[in-house]
Amino acid sequence: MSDTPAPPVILGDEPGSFPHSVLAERHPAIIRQVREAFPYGPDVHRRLDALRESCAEGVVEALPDTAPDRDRWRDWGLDAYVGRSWFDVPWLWSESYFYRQLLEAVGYFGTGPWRGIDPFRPFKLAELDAPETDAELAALDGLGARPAGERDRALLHGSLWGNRADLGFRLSDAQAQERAAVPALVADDSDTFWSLLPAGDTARTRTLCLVADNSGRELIPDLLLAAHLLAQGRCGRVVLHVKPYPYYVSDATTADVVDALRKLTGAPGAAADHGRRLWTAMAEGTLTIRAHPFSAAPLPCTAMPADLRAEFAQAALTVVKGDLNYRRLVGDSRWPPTTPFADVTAYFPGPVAALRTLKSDVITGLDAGTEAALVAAEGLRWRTGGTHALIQVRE
Ligand SMILES: O=P(O)(O)OC[C@H]1O[C@](O)(CO)[C@@H](O)[C@@H]1O
Repeated sequence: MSDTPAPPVILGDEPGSFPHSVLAERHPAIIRQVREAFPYGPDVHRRLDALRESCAEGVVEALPDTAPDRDRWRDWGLDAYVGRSWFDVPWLWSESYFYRQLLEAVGYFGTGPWRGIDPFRPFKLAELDAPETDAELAALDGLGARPAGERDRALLHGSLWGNRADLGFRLSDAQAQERAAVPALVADDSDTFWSLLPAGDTARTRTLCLVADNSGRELIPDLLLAAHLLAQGRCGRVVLHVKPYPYYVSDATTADVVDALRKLTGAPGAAADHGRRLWTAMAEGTLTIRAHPFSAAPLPCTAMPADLRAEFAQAALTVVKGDLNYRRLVGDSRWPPTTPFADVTAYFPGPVAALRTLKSDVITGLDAGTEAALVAAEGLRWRTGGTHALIQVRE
C-alpha cells in the first residue's frame, strides 16, 4: 500500500462537475444510441426505459437472482449501494454498474436470443472500417525502413495516442476528436519504459502484461506495439488483458481482438505482415489473451485478487492503458497532481507503466512547473479534454 493517504474517492454528486455529467448526460445518451442501433423487441425497450429513468432520478437496484455474477457483484459492494442514488456512491462504482445494468437490460446475460450480443458492436465495427483506421495502417508501410529508435518511439506513441479513440468519451463530447492533441507529454518516463525491456537472450523468458483499454483504433496500435516488442526480442511473451464482457462502450473484449487481427491481416501492405505475425504468436502462445472478471470490476486495483497479483508480480512490466485503468491504478481520488506516481502505485506487485490520455480529473506524478503551466493555460480543462497524454513508469 501507498504511504500517501488518499483523498476521498470521487462521487458524482456535484452538479456541473465532470463525474456528474457522465451520470446525468453520458449514460442516457448511451442508452439512446444502443436503442437506436438494434431492432430490439418491446421487453428490451421497456428495460431500457426503466434504466434511463433509474439513472435520472432513481436508485441503484439489485441484480436479478438469476444473474450469473450476482455473488461477485455482492462481493464488490452491491449490497451496500442498493437503494442509494447513483450520484451518491463512488463514481467508479456507479459508472461500472451502469454498464452491467445496460447489459442486463439488453439481455446479454439472459437465456433469450440477445444473449451474448454486444450492444456496442455496431459502433466498434464502424470505427474499424473508418477511413482514418485505414490511413493509420497505411502509415506502417514506411516505418520498417526507419531507424530502430524511431520505430520504438512511433509504436509506443501510437499505442499511447490510440487512447484518444474512446467511443464513450466521444458520445458525450462530439468535439473531442477534432481538438488538437498536445504532443508534449505532461509526464514522460519513456526512457525507464525501454530500460525495463532491454533486448537480449534473457528477454525470451520475459513476460509483458498489457492491460488493454479500447478496441479498434486503440487496440490495433496496442497489438502493433506487442508485435514490435516480441519481434525486437524485448520480451518473449505478451499477455493481453481484455474485458470479459462489453464495457464502457468501446473497451476491448476477446471478440474485438479477433476483429482487430482480422482487420490487420486483411489490410494491404505492412499491416498484413504484422497481423500474420500476431496470428502466429497467438498460435504459438507467445501472445495470449486473458479476460479476468476483475478487469471489469468497479474497484481500484488495490483490491485485485491473489491470482492476478501473482501474474503481475511475474511480469517484467505491466502496461496499463487508458483513463479508466489509470483511475483504478492510482485510486479514483482528486490527488494533488504532484503526488508521486511511484507512491500511489507502490502496492502494485511489479513494475508498472501507465499510457493514458487525460480524460478525467485524476492525475498524479506531475512536477509543479508542469501543473502550474497547464492551469495557467487551460484552467481545469487539461484534466478532462483528452488532448494531453502521459507515460508514467514505476520500476
Ligand atoms: O477509454 P478510457 O481512456 O478508459 O476513458 C474512459 C472514459 O470514461 C471515463 O472513465 C469517464 O466516464 C473517463 O475517465 C474517460 O472519459
